[in-house]
Amino acid sequence: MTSQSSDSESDVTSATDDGTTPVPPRSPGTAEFVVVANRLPVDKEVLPDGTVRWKRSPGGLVTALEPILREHTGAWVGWSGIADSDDNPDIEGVEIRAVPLSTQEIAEYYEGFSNATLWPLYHDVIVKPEYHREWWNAYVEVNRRFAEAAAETAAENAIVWVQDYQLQLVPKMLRMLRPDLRIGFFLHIPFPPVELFMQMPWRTEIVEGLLGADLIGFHLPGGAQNFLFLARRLAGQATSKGTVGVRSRFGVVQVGFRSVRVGAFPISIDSGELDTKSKSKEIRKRAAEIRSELGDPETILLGVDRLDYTKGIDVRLKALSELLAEKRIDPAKTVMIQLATPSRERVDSYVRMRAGIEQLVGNINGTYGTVGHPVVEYLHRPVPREDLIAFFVAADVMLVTPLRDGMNLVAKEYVACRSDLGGGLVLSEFTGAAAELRSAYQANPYDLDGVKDAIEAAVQQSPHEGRRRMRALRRQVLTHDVSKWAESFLGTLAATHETRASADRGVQLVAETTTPAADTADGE
Ligand SMILES: Nc1ncnc2c1ncn2[C@@H]1O[C@H](COP(=O)(O)OP(=O)(O)O)[C@@H](O)[C@H]1O
Ligand SMILES: O=P(O)(O)OC[C@H]1O[C@H](O[C@H]2O[C@H](CO)[C@@H](O)[C@H](O)[C@H]2O)[C@H](O)[C@@H](O)[C@@H]1O
Repeated sequence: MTSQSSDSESDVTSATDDGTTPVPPRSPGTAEFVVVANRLPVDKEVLPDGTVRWKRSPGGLVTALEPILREHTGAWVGWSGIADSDDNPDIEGVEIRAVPLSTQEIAEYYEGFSNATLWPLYHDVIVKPEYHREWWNAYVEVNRRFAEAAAETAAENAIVWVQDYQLQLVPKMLRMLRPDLRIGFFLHIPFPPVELFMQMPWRTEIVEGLLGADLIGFHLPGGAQNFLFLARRLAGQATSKGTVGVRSRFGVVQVGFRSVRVGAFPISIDSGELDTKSKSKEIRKRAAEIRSELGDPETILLGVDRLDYTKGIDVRLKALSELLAEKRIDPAKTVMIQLATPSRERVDSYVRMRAGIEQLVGNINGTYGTVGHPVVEYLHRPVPREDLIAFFVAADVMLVTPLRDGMNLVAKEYVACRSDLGGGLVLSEFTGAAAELRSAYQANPYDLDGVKDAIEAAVQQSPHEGRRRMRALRRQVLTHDVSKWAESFLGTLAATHETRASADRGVQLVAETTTPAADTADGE
């Protein structure tokens, strides 16, 4: 597949001639607000006896968006998590529109292009991204189907909010089908530095796909800046010059007659709900039971993650192992719990990583555990939400050590659950959350000695120091919840439309001087 050359004068609404042009709906739908995400909020599971069960989908995107859709009532377009299913689960107040994926599409679009090309490329190439033309073709095809489903679901002039790296072509495709819509796009993972993004054989198509939106949101200003540079360089569009702020000082890309806004909107959680739940008698009781079931250790360390190589689970296990070897942590008084949700289990890098982590757990327990008292308790499964809250309440030190993470909601969830001002948070500098949670014990996950020092400091913190830090963390998390995130994004999206003609008139724009066509490349 050859990249399309860019034309700085043309709007992205112009039709493509590569056979991927989406088919317009016969009539618009009825939903005034539509979320379009790779996954539905619930995953379909077919039990051995044939009965169907729907369970909460993994990951922070669903954690964050589920309360928003309850507030806004509308539709959710997404995939059910298994092959060839167009069943729409019943969720009160939400119109569900399932987009079926075949087994081959799951392999090429989801496991392939989304999670073996884009995911590693956007996460600092921790593993090597793979570039395959057939994966790209499947990505284009599936994005087209999502755009068509959204076009059929949205009412006239509706707001459509497209989510994440799996669907970066949808904004442009949807605009071609339904120019009446207000289209927002939010990227939940980091947007990479220019030097890395330039590896992508289909880099121009991706940038142009995103530019179909009216507003493009990132967690951090850095991601927005990276995108603005690329819009100028690859799509040849004029862009604003100044630095992007947090929920302020939005960037602008001029696409023909349209102004596309670019901003930073750090995502969050329903912190009020977690705060309330974590104070309940039942949760307190369960937290006490957890400590007692573990043999009443002096210190409980906790990790909660999808089993993903970006999360740095190996980093914290290696740090623990060295702290034990150096006798800085006493195995008789310490238990580490690692809860790991299975994730992307058919992708090679995930298979390898799981084996590595389970070996580290085995080594630590083999060396420092005693019969009936392993040092590391490892569960490879999701735990029910109420249990998870009890684990947060019970944990003395929360270990969040990703090598790179868009935000990391787990760090915020831990803080929201600590109304007792107990506990300490060890947090990687390379999470989006680190920009807001300054009072955590922050560490560079590539500096093992630094991680060890941070863990030791959190374990040994005085109650006074712990309360001081937790108070500051909670101020941030409780005042910046997920409603604030959605309001700031959707408010900016609404304003983008209303003020399109006037607001951007005063913005100074700069254009790339080299021809963008020189930047096109062929795949593989
Ligand atoms: N083992 C687990 N059991 C239950 N929920 C989990 C588990 N691991 C992670 N989660 C939940 O999944 C979400 C993860 O979000 P986040 O930290 O942003 O990372 P990601 O979206 O990359 O998985 C959080 O809401 C967290 O509570
Ligand atoms: O759908 P999966 O392939 O099972 O993956 C789960 C989700 O993982 C990613 O979550 C990200 O979103 C979080 C909320 O913004 C953020 O805190 C975290 O840093 C990200 O990794 C992914 O972006 C989602 O699309 C997936 O559904």
